[in-house]
Amino acid sequence: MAFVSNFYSSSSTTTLKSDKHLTRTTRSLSTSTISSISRFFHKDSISFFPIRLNNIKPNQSVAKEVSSELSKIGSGVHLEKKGLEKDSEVLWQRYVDWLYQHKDLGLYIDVSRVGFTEEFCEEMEPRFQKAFKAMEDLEKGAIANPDEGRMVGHYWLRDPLRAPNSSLRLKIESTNESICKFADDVISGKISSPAGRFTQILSVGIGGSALGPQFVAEALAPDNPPLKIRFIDNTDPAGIDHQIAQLGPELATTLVIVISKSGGTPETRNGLLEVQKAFREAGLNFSKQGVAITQENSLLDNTARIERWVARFPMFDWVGGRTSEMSAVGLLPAALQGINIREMLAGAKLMDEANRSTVKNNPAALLALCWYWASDGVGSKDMVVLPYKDSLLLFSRYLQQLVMESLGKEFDLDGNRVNQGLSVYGNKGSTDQHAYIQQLRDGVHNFFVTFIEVLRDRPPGHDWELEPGVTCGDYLFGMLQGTRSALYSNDRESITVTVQEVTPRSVGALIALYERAVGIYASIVNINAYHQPGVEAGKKAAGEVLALQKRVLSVLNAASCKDPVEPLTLEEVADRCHSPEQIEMIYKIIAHMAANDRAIIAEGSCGSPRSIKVFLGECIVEDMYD
Ligand SMILES: O=P(O)(O)OC[C@H]1O[C@H](O)[C@H](O)[C@@H](O)[C@@H]1O
Repeated sequence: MAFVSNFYSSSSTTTLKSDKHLTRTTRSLSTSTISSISRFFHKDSISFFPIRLNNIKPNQSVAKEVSSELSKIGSGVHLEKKGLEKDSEVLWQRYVDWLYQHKDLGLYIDVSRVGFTEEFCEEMEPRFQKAFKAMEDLEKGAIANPDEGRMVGHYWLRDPLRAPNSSLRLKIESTNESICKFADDVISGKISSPAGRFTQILSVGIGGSALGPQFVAEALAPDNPPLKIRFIDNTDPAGIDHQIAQLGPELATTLVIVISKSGGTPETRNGLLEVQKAFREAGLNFSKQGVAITQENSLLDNTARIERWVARFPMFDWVGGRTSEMSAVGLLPAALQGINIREMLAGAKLMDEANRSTVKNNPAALLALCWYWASDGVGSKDMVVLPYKDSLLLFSRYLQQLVMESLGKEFDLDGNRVNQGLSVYGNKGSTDQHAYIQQLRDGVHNFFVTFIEVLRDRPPGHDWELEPGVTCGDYLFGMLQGTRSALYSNDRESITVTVQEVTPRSVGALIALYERAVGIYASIVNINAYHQPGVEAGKKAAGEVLALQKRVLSVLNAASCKDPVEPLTLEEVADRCHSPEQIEMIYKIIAHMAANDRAIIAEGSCGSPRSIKVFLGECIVEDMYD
C-alpha cells in the first residue's frame, strides 16, 4: 500500500504520461516493486506499450496485490490513457515488429494488442526452450503422455516421414491411401448400398470423434457435396430420432460411419444401437451400410469385423481423440464430402514446419506466449474465439475440447496440485456483437479475444457494392476492426489470426496451429496435455446411477407383482435397495421414469418428494433387472 501511495505522490499527479515517465518516477523504487507496478499498470490499467525496465519478472501474486491495493484507493486515482496519436504510432511499430506471416499459407498473426513486454519474452525464453525440446522429443516418439504410457503422434499423420519407425509410417500412408480410394469408390458408385449410390453420411461419435468432422464439414463442405453429412453426437433419444427422421427414405442410401477410438463409449454405442434399430424397422441390412473407425480389436472393431460391415479404418493408439482430425476420423468424412484432404494435410504439415522455429517466428509459440501473458499462466482469463466468417462457426467449439481437455488439469507433471486450464468460448462475428460483446467491452474483464479474420469475402466475380464503395464483406471487415479497436481502447487484449480464404489448406493449418500451441503451452506450464483423467469421474458416476436404477426397478417390480400391487414410498424403495443414503438419486430416477411412463405415481406428486408412492405399470414375472 505504502509504495503505491508513494508512487503516486512522487509523480505529483495521478496521470501517467509515458513509459519514460513511469521509468523516471520509479527509479528510486526496489526492483521487485518496479516489476510489480510496471506489470500491473502496463497490463491492466494504462496501455500495452512495451516498458523497458530491467529485471521485470512476471509476478502474479504481487501484481494482484497491487491491483487490489489500487482498487482500495478507488476513485482517488484516475489514470489517463495515452493520447490516441501517440498510441497509434507506437502501436503501429509494435504491429510491424511482431507481425507473423506465413507466406505459403497466406496466414498472419497479429499479437500487437497483447501487452507482453520484451522483458517478459526474455523471462519466458527458458520455458520455451524446454517446451521446444519436449516437442522435439515428442515428434521423435518419446512417451509424451506418461500417465497413459503413450507416444503422441498426431504430427506424423501429415508428415509420415517423421514417424519414429517405418512400420508406423507405412500404417499412416496405407490408411491415407485406403481412405482416398474408399471415398473415390463411394462417390463414383463403385461401392454402393443395396438401394443404390450412397447419398448421405450419418456420423455417430462424440467428443474428439465428432467435433473435428463437424467443424470441417461446416467450414469446407461444398454447397452440393457428393454425400451430405449428419451427426449423432449424443445419447439424446429425441436428437437421434430427429436425425433419422430427417434422413427419411434416404436411410436406404446412408453410409453410417461409427467413430470411436476406444470403441466402447456409451453415447456412441447407444447411437449405433438406435440407428441399427431404425435400419431393422426400415427392413434394411445395417452391415451393408456401416463403416467403423476405431482402434484395432476394440469392441466396435470386432463387431464390425464379425458383422462384415462395408469397411473398417484404424485409429491409432498414439493419436488422441481431440487431435485426430488428420486421422481417418476427420479425413474419411471429409473425403466423402468432396473435400481435398491432401490439401488439409499439406496445410497442417506446412504449419508444423513453421512451428519448429524460435518464438518470434513460431506462430504456435506466439499464441502460447500470448495465452500465458493474458491469463497469467494460470487461466485467469478466458479465451474468446471470434471467427468473422460463418463457415468457421464451429471452430471455437472444436477448440473448446482441444484446449480445455488438454489444459484443464488438476496436477502438474511433478504431482503438484495446480488446477490449470484455459476456458474457451465464442461463436462468430459479427453475430456475437449483438449478443455478449457489450459485456466484453464494458463489463467484467475476465477474457482476451482471438479474432479469426478471413480476407477473401466471397469467391471472385460475385461481389457487388450494396452502397457506393462498400460491399457486404466490407461491413464484416469493419465490424471486426471496430470491435478490435473498441476492446483495445478499454484495455481488452486481443490476438488476430488472418487467413486469405477458408480452404482445406488454411483449415488444416489452423488445426495444426492450435494443436501445437496447446502442446507448447502445456509444456510451459508443466502439465500433461494428452490425458483426460477428469472425464472418467463423470462416466463412472453415470455407470453407478444406471446400476442403482436397475436395483430400483427390481425392487419396484417385486412390489408391483404383488396382489394387490404395493405402491412404495421413496424411503421404502431406498431401504429395499439397501441404499438409504441414495434417496435423492432414487427420487430422481423415479421422477425420470414417471415422466417417461415407465413408473406410475400412485399417490402424491414429484413436486413434494416425501408424498410419493410409486409402482410399475406392469409386473415382469422373471425379474430381468437383477
Ligand atoms: O473416440 P472415443 O473413444 O469414443 O472417445 C470420445 C471422447 O471420449 C471422452 O470423452 C474423451 O474425454 C474424449 O477425449 C474423447 O474424444
